[in-house]
Amino acid sequence: MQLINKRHLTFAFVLGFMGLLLNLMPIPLFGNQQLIIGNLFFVIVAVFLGPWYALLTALMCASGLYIVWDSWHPFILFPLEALWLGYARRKEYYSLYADIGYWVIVGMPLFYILVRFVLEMPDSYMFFTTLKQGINGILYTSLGAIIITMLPQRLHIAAKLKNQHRKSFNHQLSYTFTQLLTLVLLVSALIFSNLSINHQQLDVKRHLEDTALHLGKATETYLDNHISAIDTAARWLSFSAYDSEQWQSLLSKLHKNYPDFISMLIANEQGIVTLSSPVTNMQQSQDNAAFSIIDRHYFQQAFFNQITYISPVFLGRGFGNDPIVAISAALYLPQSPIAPIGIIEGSLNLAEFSQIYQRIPDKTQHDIVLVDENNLVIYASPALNKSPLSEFVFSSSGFNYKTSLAMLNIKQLKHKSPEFAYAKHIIKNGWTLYVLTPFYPLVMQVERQYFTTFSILLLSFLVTFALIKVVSLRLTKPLEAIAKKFHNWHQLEQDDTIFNDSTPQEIFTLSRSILKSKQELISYQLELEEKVAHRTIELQAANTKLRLLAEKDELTQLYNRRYTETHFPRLNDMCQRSCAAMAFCILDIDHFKSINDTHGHQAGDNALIFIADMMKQCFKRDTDVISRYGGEEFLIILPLCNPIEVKPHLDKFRQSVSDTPIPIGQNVNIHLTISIGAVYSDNHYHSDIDYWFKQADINLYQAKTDGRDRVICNQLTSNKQDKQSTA
Ligand SMILES: Nc1nc2c(ncn2[C@@H]2O[C@H](COP(=O)(O)OP(=O)(O)OP(=O)(O)O)[C@@H](O)[C@H]2O)c(=O)[nH]1
Repeated sequence: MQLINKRHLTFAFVLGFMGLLLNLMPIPLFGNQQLIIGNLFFVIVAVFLGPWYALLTALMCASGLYIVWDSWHPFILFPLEALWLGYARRKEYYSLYADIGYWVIVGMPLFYILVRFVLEMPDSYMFFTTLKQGINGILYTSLGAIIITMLPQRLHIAAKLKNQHRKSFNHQLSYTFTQLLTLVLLVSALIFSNLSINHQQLDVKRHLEDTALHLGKATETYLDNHISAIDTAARWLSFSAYDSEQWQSLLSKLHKNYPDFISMLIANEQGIVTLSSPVTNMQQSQDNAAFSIIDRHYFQQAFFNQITYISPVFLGRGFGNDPIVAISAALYLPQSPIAPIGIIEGSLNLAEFSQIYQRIPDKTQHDIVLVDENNLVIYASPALNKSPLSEFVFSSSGFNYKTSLAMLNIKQLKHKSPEFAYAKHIIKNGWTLYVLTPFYPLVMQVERQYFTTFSILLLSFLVTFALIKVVSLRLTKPLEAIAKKFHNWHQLEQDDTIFNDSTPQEIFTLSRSILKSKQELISYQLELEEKVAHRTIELQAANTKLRLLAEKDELTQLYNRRYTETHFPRLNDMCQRSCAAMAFCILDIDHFKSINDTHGHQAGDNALIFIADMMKQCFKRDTDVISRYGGEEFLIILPLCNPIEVKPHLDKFRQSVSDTPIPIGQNVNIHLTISIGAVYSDNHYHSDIDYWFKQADINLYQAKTDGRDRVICNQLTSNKQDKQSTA
């Protein structure tokens, strides 16, 4: 047996190559989920050529996925699937049903184990990815199965599909519907899920961007308010001459109006803090006799560059060690608005930025991070656990994901799976506000959506499958019934559970046509039977006639020579078995020629008929055989006879012929004589008629020679010399 068929190997190889190419171009679904179609080629090979060729094709298809996914798990999952399908096909299971079995029993559990224990994939994705894998498998198998169904029969490689059991119409119809249904439902479910997921993601993106913009603006307004408070206070103080008490009172009032400043101060041109709010701050720092802020940015920017300045975040000093953002502006003398005499500064309490966070309607789903121009955290929502002044470290993620969302990781920076989707807003002083939403709930949402969609799909599949069964049975049951009950047609005709109003028109018409044909066939059969019976009678009559013609002499209606010769051995055997005597006699009409010559041939015939009738009357036992042996010569064979009575009986007959006037024409009677040569035996038999004939003929000759009208009869012996004449 040839193990590898070159043609089959080429077929498997070419399809494998096509699968490899198609698998290099997976269709992106949500996130990093992709739909693969190339595997349909090993489904085709499994159905046509069985498991081992399918294994080759599957390995090639898996190579394409290995290149795209950079993971070796396709080399386990899909070759196994190909072997499963190939063996299932050998057992004559439909490939789609077999594949559903594979993914439920082997594929999905195996994939789960691989993902859980071998591959790096976050737990949150497992259920979703596993489900998707199974659905994908069923999708490409149904696609492959449909292609096989649609391929013209001549393209099927028949060699491997030999000895398949014929599937019922019902099964075939159900399977074809199921293939179509599975494909259509899966594709439409995937398309609609994806459209809806994309829509949802756009919503999420828009919402994030809106929130970032809104919160960014709020932050800007918040800062602007405080900047303008410092700015206004600086101008206002610059218009009034320095008066320590008055300024302190003004500073305290201002602080009261802007409680988000953790502290406020006024410093002179040497950077020495002269006034503060709360005043207690100054009293607490009395020990630091000359508390100087000359080295601080906020002093230098406001005093030397004479701008209203907002600082990055930094650790406060002097009045406490809180991380703060300082807002400062220069102070002038009323008469000299060019040369500053000091600064006014307010330190914003970073905790107050939580007010911004409070504005988010859904805090469980959103977090914010506000960083300064140095990427140091000013404020982060509590769940993120980022302390102010710490650097905001994150990594961008989800590069392979099909999504319009920007994504980043904060906790596991090297992980491929994204932790957050985000939008950011850059505030005009160089700060950045990030609005984050965890990615996992989005996955969960998609997972729920997929689960709901496919549950509905499964339900509709089951309902439709049941419907298909009903429709298919409605079509096939009458056909089955027609086929099964063809012989009991009348029973079928009355069976309105099979043929009722729901029976399709074509099948109903077919059933009526078959019924009509059947009735015509029956009547034709009856007619034929009648004709045959008639012909049989005619034939039997003809046969009888033929047999009689073959056995009887036409003129005398005695048996002819052929019959006598054929049946003689049987008569001989019968006598030999019972050791009974048999007599063999030749009867010849004397001078018959002269009758012909004198009265005509017809007269001769009449004489022959008359003599024959006399013979019939005389030798009438069932076992006696009288035949016309030729011309005017007759044979009389008398089995089971009494040897003593043979000659007297023959003599009696001879005498009666001699005494009887024989009518040979109208009013013409003549007298005839006969001569008989006979032999009998009760201990010596011979199945050859010629032997008997010869012995009897000798006696006939003797009778003729001795003057005719006599009987010469003797016992038959093997030796002619032993003969005892009884004449
Ligand atoms: N009418 C008629 N004559 C027949 C038939 N068959 C034979 N014959 C005649 O029977 C005659 C027999 O004549 P032969 O054999 O010379 O014998 P025979 O005249 O009877 O004389 P012997 O036998 O010596 O007494 C012939 O003339 C035949 O033509 C037949 O069927 N019908």
